[in-house]
Amino acid sequence: MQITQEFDFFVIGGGSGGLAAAKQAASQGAKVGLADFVKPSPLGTKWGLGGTCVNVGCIPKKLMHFAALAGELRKDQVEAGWINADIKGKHDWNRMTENVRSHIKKLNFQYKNQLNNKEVKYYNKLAELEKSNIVKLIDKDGGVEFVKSKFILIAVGGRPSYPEDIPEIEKKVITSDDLFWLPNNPGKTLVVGASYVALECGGFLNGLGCDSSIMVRSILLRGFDQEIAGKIEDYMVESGIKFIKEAIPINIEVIEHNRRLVTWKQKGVQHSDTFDTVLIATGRKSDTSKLNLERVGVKTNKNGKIICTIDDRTSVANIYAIGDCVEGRPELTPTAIKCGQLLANRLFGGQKKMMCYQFIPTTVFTPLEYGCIGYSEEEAINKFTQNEIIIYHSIFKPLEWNLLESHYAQACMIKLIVMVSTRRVIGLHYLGPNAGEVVQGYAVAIKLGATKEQFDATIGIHPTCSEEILTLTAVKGIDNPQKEGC
Ligand SMILES: Cc1cc2nc3c(=O)[nH]c(=O)nc-3n(C[C@H](O)[C@H](O)[C@H](O)COP(=O)(O)OP(=O)(O)OC[C@H]3O[C@@H](n4cnc5c(N)ncnc54)[C@H](O)[C@@H]3O)c2cc1C
Ligand SMILES: NC(=O)c1ccc[n+]([C@@H]2O[C@H](COP(=O)([O-])OP(=O)(O)OC[C@H]3O[C@@H](n4cnc5c(N)ncnc54)[C@H](O)[C@@H]3O)[C@@H](O)[C@H]2O)c1
Repeated sequence: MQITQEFDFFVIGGGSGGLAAAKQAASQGAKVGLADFVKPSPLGTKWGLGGTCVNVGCIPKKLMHFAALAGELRKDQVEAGWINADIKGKHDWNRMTENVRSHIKKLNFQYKNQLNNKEVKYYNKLAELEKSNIVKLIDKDGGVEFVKSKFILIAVGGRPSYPEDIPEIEKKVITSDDLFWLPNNPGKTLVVGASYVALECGGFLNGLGCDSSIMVRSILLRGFDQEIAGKIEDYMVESGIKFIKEAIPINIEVIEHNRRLVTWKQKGVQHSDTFDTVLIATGRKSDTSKLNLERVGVKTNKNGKIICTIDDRTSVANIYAIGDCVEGRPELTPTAIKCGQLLANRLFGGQKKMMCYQFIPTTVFTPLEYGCIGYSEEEAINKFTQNEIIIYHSIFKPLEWNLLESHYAQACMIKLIVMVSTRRVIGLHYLGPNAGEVVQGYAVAIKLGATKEQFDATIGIHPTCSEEILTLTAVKGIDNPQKEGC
């Protein structure tokens, strides 16, 4: 075996985590190599450097979410007095996806440049572990080379998983790996799943004019605040989305005109309907099966996720792992990035700082957005007792909506969860416009341990949705305000 290059740090996977780690390690003076290779989805979709977030995740999702909200704005413009705004417009899927793709291609190019500028050697090759310090790199034509590295980082992310039991399901459905690259509007769509991907995609497809149904096996947004999940469902139903609840697909058949006949079981009863597209959004599995992990001794759990210590070490001393491929980590871009940067600083910058997984904010980009940080009401009651926490909330209507006919009054909500003993705010939930923008600021306060009194001592910005946080009522638990200070 001939070694073509030797590195201090070799990164497998050029997504959010891998790129961040590689660039940071190079900034600290390490000699760094990175391999990123995209295996096409079953429908053949393939993309460039940047991983899930850039190519088939956060970026195209947010742009399409925006496109859907922009359509809603067309209706709102009429009530706001715009003349001719009501001219019925049809949405041009091709134009949107062309613009989305062109932005993604720019990002792919920028990432390549950034690696180049940092002198990170980039291999557009599939990597697998040959030994604990040797990586085998395979190019698209099957050419092979071997590189050696003192430290290896696995940051291979994940790919969509499919429900078992439906024969040849991959050939009959699409996943989020395909949706953002579809050449044509998907038409009448059945989305299977009930978490981030299902609700976000079902939401924007409806907003873009597709007849959209969401099939839910049990509950919406497991692990999130369930009162808010219920309000998200209400809002989506109000917007025209159909929910098929307590149901699972049992057969999918491609019939004439390329339509899909879907049969499902709902509370023991069999139903069927035809759809143009079935989007499977039932979770993701980590992309570790072809890395030869077992051979070099890297341990995984039964779902293929790599088992790591808190400082990102795998069961092999010089091999580390971060991001979506690691067991028990939040599958979010900013956590993968932060993890990668901190790891590089520890390995090459003489630093000790570890990733902190407490109080990570997140937003679900449903038609009415939901941002949160900290405990849900259910988690707080589970961890503490009902007597140890107080729940405050406000149900509100954004001022702007008073100009419009189309939105209903009870849709938006802010909820705070406060510890009785310390008055610390341990959970914040916001359902309303621009949730990500609103919650990001509050996340700083919560991370710093702010109390309810410190929230209350802050003056509101009027008129905003965010100021609703200052008009909350205690709905569960006994309110016991402390003296307000500055
Ligand atoms: C539809 C969707 C929307 C999302 N929206 C958001 C959002 O709004 N906000 C948010 O924070 N998160 C979002 N996420 C999650 C986010 O995209 C991921 O958490 C993040 O991309 C994980 O980064 P990563 O570095 O772990 O892996 P990835 O970004 O998946 O990168 C892994 C890379 O490794 C490559 N690779 C795999 N195996 C090999 C190999 N053997 N050799 C070489 N290369 C290999 C892959 O092709 C890929 O390019 C979304 C995810 C999806 C699916
Ligand atoms: N806005 C964001 O930050 C964002 C957006 C999208 C994805 N993500 C990340 O990506 C990860 C993956 O998201 P996801 O929504 O694909 O997966 P998920 O694992 O969060 O949810 C999977 C959903 O599919 C359902 N399900 C699972 N198996 C099923 C089956 N056989 N039949 C019917 N339903 C089934 C589950 O009940 C659940 O509702 C998330 O954990 C999240 O961290 C983040």
